[in-house]
Amino acid sequence: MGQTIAEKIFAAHLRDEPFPGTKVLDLDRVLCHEITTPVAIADLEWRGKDRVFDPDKIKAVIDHVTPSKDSKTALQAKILRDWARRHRIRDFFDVGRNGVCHAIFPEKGYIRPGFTVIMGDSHTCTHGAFGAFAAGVGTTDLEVGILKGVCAFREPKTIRINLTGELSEGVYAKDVILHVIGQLGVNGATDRVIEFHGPVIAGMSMESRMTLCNMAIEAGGTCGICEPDRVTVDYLWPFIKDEFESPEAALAEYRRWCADPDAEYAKVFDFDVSSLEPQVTYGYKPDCVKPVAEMAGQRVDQVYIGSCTNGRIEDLREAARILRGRKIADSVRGIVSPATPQIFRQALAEGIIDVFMEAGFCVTNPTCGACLGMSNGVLAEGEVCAATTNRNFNGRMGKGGMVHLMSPATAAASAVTGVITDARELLRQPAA
Ligand SMILES: CC(C)[C@H](C(=O)O)[C@@H](O)C(=O)O
Ligand code: SF4
Repeated sequence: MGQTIAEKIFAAHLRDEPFPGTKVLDLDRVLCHEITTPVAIADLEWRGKDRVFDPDKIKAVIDHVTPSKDSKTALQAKILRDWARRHRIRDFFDVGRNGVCHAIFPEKGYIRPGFTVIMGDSHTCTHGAFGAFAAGVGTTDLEVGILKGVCAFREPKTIRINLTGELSEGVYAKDVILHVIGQLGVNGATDRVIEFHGPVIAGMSMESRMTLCNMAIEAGGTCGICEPDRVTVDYLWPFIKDEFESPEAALAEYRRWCADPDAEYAKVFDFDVSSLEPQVTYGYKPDCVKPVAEMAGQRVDQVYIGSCTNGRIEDLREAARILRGRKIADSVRGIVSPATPQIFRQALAEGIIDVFMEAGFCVTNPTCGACLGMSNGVLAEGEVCAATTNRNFNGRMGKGGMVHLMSPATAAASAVTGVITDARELLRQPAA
C-alpha cells in the first residue's frame, strides 16, 4: 500500500514503538523561543538534566516580545540567552538579528523536505511547507526533545486537500486557507495532517505555502504539508548547493518524500479556487469566515500587517501595491512588522518601507508583538483590528478587542478607507 508524506517521514525516523500506534521519532530540529522554552529549561535544570542532545539541531530565537518590554519578558529572554550560550547553540537570534520564529528559521535554510521538527509553539505546522513533518508540542515533549532528540507521536491520519483552478487577481494563499478552515471547521482536522495538493500549490511561492501551512492548526491539524518540488529546491538552493550537484539532483532526492499515488487518506476534499473571493473572519474563531463583500464597511481602528502568517516580503509587496500613493484614514493606526531583518532590509531596498511610512504606517522591528497582544499594538476594549495574523480569539490582541483576519491586501485597503474594504476596488482606481 502506498504511503502519505507523514507516513514516509514517520517510517524513516522511527526509533521505537512503545505502544501500538505511538511512534517515537528521531528529531532533525528542535526549535525554541523565549515564551515556552524557559519553562522547559527550568524544569530540566531542576531535574539535574541541563543538557542538550545536539546543539547544531537546536535553533533558538527571542521573538515574541523583543526588545523586552518589562522585567518579566527580560527574564524570559535572559533565560533563553544564557541557556543558548551555555550549550553552544550557535544558531541563536537575539535583538538586532531576531525575527518571528516561523519566518526566520525557514529563511536560514534550517528546514528540509523529510525533516521532523518540533517546537513549543502551535504554528510550527508552518514548516510543513517544505515537505517536513513539523508539530507544535507542550513543555514535556519539548524537554524530551531538547534532552534526547526524540518525540512520541500518535501516527496521524492524513486529510488530502486538492486545490484546483486559478486564483483570481487580489486573491491569495491567505484567502484559500481561511476558506478551507471555514469549510473544515476549527476541529475538522484535529489529530490529522493536512496534505495540500494540486496545481494551485504548484503555482505558489514558498512564502504562500508557508501561509497556507501556518494555519493548519486553526483547523486542528497537527501539521500542514506540501510536497517538495522545484519551487522548494530553488528556495533551498543557496543552503544545499554543496550537498547536490544540481537542483535536478536535489529534486530527485527530495521527491522520495512525495505521497504515493495510492496512499490512503482519512478524507479527501476538492476545492476549485477559481471563483474564490477575498475572505475575512468575523467572530472569535478562525472558521467564522465570510467573503469580503459581506464584511465590507465595518469599522476598523487598527490595521496590523505582520506575523508568521503574513509578515514575509511578498505580503509587504502586496500591501504596498495598495498603499503606494495613498494615505491611511485618519481614524486608523497602521502597524507593520516585517517578520525578519532580511525581510525588513529587502523591503527597504525595494522602497516598500517608504511606501508604508508615506501612507502613515508605524514600522516596528521584527517581532510577534501585536499578534498575540503582548506589545507594539495592543488593542483597547471595544477596538477593532484588521490583521494579517492567524487567530481572532476573544481578546487575542488586547482584552475586549476584536480581530478580523484577512490577507495583507485586504488589510492595506481597509487601512486606507478605515472600514473593511475589498482591495480590488482600490486596485481598479488610480492612486492620487
Ligand atoms: C507563545 C506561544 C506558546 C503561542 C503559540 O503556541 O501559538 C503564540 O505563538 C501564539 O501564537 O499564541
Ligand atoms: S507571529 Fe503570532 S502566531 Fe506567529 S508565532 Fe508569533 S505570536 Fe504566534
